[in-house]
Amino acid sequence: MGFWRIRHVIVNAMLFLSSAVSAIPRRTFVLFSGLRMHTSLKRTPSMLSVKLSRQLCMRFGQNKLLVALSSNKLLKRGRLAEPKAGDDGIKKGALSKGELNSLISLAGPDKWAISWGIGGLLVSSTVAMAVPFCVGKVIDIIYTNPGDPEMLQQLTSFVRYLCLALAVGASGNFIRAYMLSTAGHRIVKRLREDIFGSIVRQEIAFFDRTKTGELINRLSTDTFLVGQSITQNVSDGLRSFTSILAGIGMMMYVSPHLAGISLGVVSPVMLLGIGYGRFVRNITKETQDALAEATNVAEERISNIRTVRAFAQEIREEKQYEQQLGVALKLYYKESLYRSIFYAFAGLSGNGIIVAVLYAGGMLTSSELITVGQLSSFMLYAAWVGLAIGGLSSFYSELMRGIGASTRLFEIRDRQSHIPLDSGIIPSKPLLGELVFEDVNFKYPSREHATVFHHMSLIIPAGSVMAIVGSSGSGKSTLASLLLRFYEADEGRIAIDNEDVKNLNPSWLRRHIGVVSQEPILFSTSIAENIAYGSQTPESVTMVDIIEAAKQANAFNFVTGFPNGFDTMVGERGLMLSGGQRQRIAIARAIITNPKILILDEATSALDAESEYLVQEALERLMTDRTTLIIAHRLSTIRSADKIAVLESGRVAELGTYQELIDIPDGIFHKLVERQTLVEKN
Ligand SMILES: Nc1ncnc2c1ncn2[C@@H]1O[C@H](COP(=O)(O)OP(=O)(O)OP(=O)(O)O)[C@@H](O)[C@H]1O
Repeated sequence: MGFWRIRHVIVNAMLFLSSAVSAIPRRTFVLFSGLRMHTSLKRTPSMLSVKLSRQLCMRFGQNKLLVALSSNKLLKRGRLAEPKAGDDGIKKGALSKGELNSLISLAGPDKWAISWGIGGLLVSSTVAMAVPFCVGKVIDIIYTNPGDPEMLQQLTSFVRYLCLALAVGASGNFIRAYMLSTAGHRIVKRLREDIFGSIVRQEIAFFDRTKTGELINRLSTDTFLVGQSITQNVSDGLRSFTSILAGIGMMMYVSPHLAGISLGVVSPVMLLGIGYGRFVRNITKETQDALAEATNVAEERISNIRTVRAFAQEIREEKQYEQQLGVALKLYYKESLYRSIFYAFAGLSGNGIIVAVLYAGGMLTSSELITVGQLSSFMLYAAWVGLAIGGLSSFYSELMRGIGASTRLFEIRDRQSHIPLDSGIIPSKPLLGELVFEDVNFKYPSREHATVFHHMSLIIPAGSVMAIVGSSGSGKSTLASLLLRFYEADEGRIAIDNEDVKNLNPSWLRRHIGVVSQEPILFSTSIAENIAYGSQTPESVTMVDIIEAAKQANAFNFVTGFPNGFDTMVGERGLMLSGGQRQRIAIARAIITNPKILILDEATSALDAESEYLVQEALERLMTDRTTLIIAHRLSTIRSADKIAVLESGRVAELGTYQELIDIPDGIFHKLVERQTLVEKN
């Protein structure tokens, strides 16, 4: 009889295990495939991430333009904290209270959806937990009075209730999955908005130090990991946790003796799980950094594919990317190794419980201390708890992975810009445009040992045209950057209408300075949208304004010559237009801005004679009644400037009209012109 009963217990256990196997393939895939990246790609809707990444590359690659044009939409968010110098953001050890609070606060706006999800989870877990108990009851009903008609009736009504309970459990599962998954997507969206909002508000020096690819990786991969860890993983973890608690409770209820044996096997696995979770958290930061480096290489090379092609460096770039991915892969190997050891151990312990329970349970059953039904229930609970422990440790490591990703994310989100966009005064008087540089000293923050300006002084009267010349590297573009307050002067004063730019609202300041550069960058949208981008409120710019600006910029004729006119898409960075066409669109964009101060950075030096004529004519129209700073290389183009300032050794070495300067024998300007004339003749 004893053997007969044990045989049935084994059959029941095998039945349960085969039904549980459906949960295994996904886990095994995740565990042993090794590449987390693979998983992320599988989970993220790929087209969406590709689109998002493209947009981000465009925006970050053109951060100077963004800051210069200071679109209002980008000025909404704040709350930035002082950056920590030298901190690599990788904190080892346990989860800090601040990190935990930040994670919880992310979920705050979705608390109701998450509460519903947890409610659904509790319902489905309760039902799931009742199943083994019911199975035990059914077995006992069958074995107590086999063939009895009353037993059949009892069995039918029992199964009916069980089906009802299972339907309720399925509904709970649906609510849990739907609510938590949608809440997760909303959290990722909010997080991405916050991070992007914070990034575009950072000072330009931040972009000098931080690579675009790294920022894109943070925005696309890290945000996804964090969103997952506080919704899906928390949901899985909670389910495992409630299963373990309820399972252990039921095991105690069914057989305290067998429960004691099982828990003796479980405890070391749980301790191992905690240590493993910490390891995963630290290694995640390292792998994310390695991935960010690889993304950076890919982003830079793909966006400069023309240069790569021109130098026939495709194979070398391929190798470099491969090398960067190799670094990430090594870390994944390390993680996979520890992961596999952990799961092998956890699996062995789970099976160990089953064997121990089978053996001890068999003994108890043959001594008739417990029934076959009770042993079956216990077996199912034990297997259930074993699986849940596996789930809990997986949850813990996934949570730690999310926290690892969140550390750097929060650092970017909370970073305080050194030049906050929403500080400073907005003058009430109309701007005249007088510019004063007084005893300015400046070094780039990323190159502390190289002085660019040393007691540099220059006055540019309102409405005048000042050309800035000097040898390469003398600081012409830097002068414009300081005026735009891309960087802060170390000492001295830069004033507009006698007001120090440090006191002015940076966005207001930049809205009053128009920039047309040698290589103007356009966004990959239509010509009309690119022109309207110059306005503070691009959506309110009418087609009439756009056409008028295009006419003034000598762009109307070529734009209307395109089949789609102003709706023509300009391609990434405007590369589907010629250099001269891009210049004229950029001029139209500056006209829409209607700035009081203009910076023309080598605006005509890359053009042929015909384009130069059209651009020059448009520029002259644009310069009327505005203070203009021309950063010039080709000295012949600045004859008509009111004054020319010659930069050398970090200061203005010569100042005067073209004629005055050319008349200084042995003067710097005189020599520059002589040298250039010689080059042009040759
Ligand atoms: N973002 C930066 N970070 C660090 N150093 C910089 C940065 N931009 C420019 N520099 C350095 O500052 C100095 C002045 O550069 P700037 O671009 O102002 O010269 P420029 O006169 O405009 O040169 P060019 O005529 O060749 O364009 C150079 O030595 C340059 O290497």
